[in-house]
Order: sequence, then structure tokens, then C-alpha cells
Amino acid sequence: MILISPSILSSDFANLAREVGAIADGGADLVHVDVMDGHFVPNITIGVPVVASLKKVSALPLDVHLMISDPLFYTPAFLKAGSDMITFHLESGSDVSKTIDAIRSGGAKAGVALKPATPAEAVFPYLDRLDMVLVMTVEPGFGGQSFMADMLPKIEAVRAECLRRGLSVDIQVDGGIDPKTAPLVAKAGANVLVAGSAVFKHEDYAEPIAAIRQAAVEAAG
Ligand SMILES: O=C(CO)[C@H](O)[C@H](O)COP(=O)(O)O
Ligand SMILES: [Co+2]
Repeated sequence: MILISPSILSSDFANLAREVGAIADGGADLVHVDVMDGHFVPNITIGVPVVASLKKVSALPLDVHLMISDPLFYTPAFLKAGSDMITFHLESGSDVSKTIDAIRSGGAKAGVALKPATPAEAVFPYLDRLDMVLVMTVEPGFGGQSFMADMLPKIEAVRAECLRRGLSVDIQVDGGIDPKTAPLVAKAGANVLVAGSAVFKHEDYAEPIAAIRQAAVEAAG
């Protein structure tokens, strides 16, 4: 099943409650929340208090993408704030197994994200304890960048390994996803599509959400 997770990084931060309401009305499945600490990536965005505030107003599950150093330390706070899914970076420096366990024992779904330079094989040892793998299709840090088509073989490799081992792990893609790139990633095996600028640059969010979904569903077959 294809899920669409609009990234509120490109939304109007002065009106977040209205924005998450509008993407829910527009047919989104999840709300993608990009947390950046100015250390793991060269940008600072949303933190724990904003996630807690979003939880109060969002009808959709919160898909929290931690682009931070030491996600293990911050996991309890993001769980308490109401994160439904927490994805952290394999390159973050935290113990990967301990961080997955902390997220899952707190009742959230756990994802591991891979920067473009990190090979698919790096996540294989953790696949059987993961709900999701996030294959970044841009360098993490900023919205509005161009899709990296050379990440498609990595998506295929993660999907092939999941199929080989009989694991039903979600594969998320994040960065430069729009109705043109959605079919490429869906064909490669991704099923959770994050889209920021492609959704929020439109007046009517239902339009790009439907277009991305339709293009992905058709390509996935
Ligand atoms: O994690 C991210 C950046 O690090 C964002 O989720 C991503 O860039 C979405 O924005 P866009 O769809 O505009 O590329
Ligand atoms: Co993201």
C-alpha cells in the first residue's frame, strides 16, 4: 500500500494547525515532521514542544524524522510528545539497536534513515526489528532539493533483501518526490512517499497528494 507523508518543512510555520488540517483533508496518510538540530545537519527546524503541539491538533499519525545527533538521548522526549513513528539516522552516532528498542518499547514504530552515501547493506543487520527504512533521496538538511536518481538501486536493494527474508518493512523515500519521481521510487520498491515542496507550493493540497499517489500506485502495479 502506498502512503503519502507530506513534509511540513515547506508549510506555513505560523499556521501549523491549519496546515496539518489541510493535508488531512487533502487525503494525506501521515504528517512528516523534520527535526533538525544544527549539528547533525546544518539547519535548525522543529523540536519537542512543536511535536507535542502538533499532536494535539493532528488527526493523522506523526511521522517524525530525526536529523539529530544522539537520537537515543532524545527518544523519550519525542515519545512523550506523541510521535507515532520515529526515524533516526544510522549515521547519527547512537547505538542503533538500543535506539530501535527504545522507540518500540515506547509504543512507536521505528525507522532507520540512510544518507545518500550510506549503502543499503548497512541497515540489513537491523531489518527484522524495523518497521521502516528511510532511503534519503537528497542530502538531509533542506527542503526543495533535486531528487537523486542514483538512489534507486539502493531502494531496490533494501526491498530485495526484505522480500528474500520475508519481512514486510515499509520503505520510505524523502527528498525531491513529486508526480514525476514518484513512479520511479514506487517501481523500485518504496511505499511511503514524503513530499514537502511538491505539496505545499500548491494552493489545493489535495491535488498534488492525489497526483503523487496515483503515479506511485500505477507504477507499483
Ligand atoms: O528530510 C527532509 C530534508 O532533509 C525533508 O523531509 C525533505 O527534503 C522534503 O522536502 P522536499 O519534498 O521539498 O524535498
Ligand atoms: Co524528512
